[in-house]
Amino acid sequence: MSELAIEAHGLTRRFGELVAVNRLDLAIPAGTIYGFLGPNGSGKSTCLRMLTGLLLPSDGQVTVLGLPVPRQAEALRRRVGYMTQRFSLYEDLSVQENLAFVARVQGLSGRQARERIHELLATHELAALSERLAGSLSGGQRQRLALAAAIVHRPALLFLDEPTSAVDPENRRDFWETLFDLCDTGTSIVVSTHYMDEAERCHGLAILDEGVKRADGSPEQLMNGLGVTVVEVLTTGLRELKRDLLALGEVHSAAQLGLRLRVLVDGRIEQPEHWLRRQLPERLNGAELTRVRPSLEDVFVSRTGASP
Ligand SMILES: Nc1ncnc2c1ncn2[C@@H]1O[C@H](COP(=O)(O)OP(=O)(O)OP(=O)(O)O)[C@@H](O)[C@H]1O
Repeated sequence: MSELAIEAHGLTRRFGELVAVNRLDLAIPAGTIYGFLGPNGSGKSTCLRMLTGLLLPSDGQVTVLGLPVPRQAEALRRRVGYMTQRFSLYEDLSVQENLAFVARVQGLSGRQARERIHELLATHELAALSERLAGSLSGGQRQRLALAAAIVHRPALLFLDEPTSAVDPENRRDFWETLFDLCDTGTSIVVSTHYMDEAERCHGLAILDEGVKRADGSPEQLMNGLGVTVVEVLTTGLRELKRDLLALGEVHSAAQLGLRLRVLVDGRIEQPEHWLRRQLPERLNGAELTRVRPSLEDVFVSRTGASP
């Protein structure tokens, strides 16, 4: 079996009555990008904070990079990087000064820091911005700086909490290219997200909902093991059709996408297009029904009963 970057058994965190993370088991292979996919409040940040050793679990065992956490959280600190949801750098320091500050905190010598910062400015397209105040950067530039700061000390494991919430699709794509480059050099990456396209890029992922892991595996495994068939219906009167479809016990969900309805039908139903026509002959008279490949969003909806 491949080496594990993170192993957790029964990881739990309570805040008073609320169980934010509920008996989570994890086995995350080293050298991969692993995602936590879930809606707001599903426990993603709480989970990441426990895995970094910053937040004490209420229960459960966690080993990160072979170190038991939180007991060895201090030793772990130098080996992990953490990019939080909010921009946590100094807005009134320049790009270069921010990186120099983080390098000092991480214990790099003056020379090591100078060399590393030079390298990071080049690889993260920050060289031309090195004298700019962090507070004056665009969303995408800030994000590149935050990532560079999180990896100043070359961590073996990098945690990213909803890293691309504030950037446009193009910057998001570039950001993911950088993550794959990092992963290729052996860095393990754990990322939380509520974006399907982002989750789909991960090697493995866990779907979290109300603190509980509803499913895990590679995106392909999750999509293939869905247990539903997806049929797209192109017709008129979609609102009424949706209502009637949802009244059928075998229909797990029906979501409108422009002029189409995306319908998840129980996988035990054979020939779901014909079955649907038989259930609602009048509504589906003249409609176009096409079976399509399940997406990660379908997995998410069927596992959690919610929209991301
Ligand atoms: N320090 C805290 N004290 C009390 N409740 C908390 C605390 N931190 C988190 N929670 C609660 O725990 C639950 C999970 O929150 P968490 O931030 O982990 O979710 P999330 O999936 O990261 O959501 P988001 O995407 O909104 O950050 C929420 O109900 C939240 O209100």
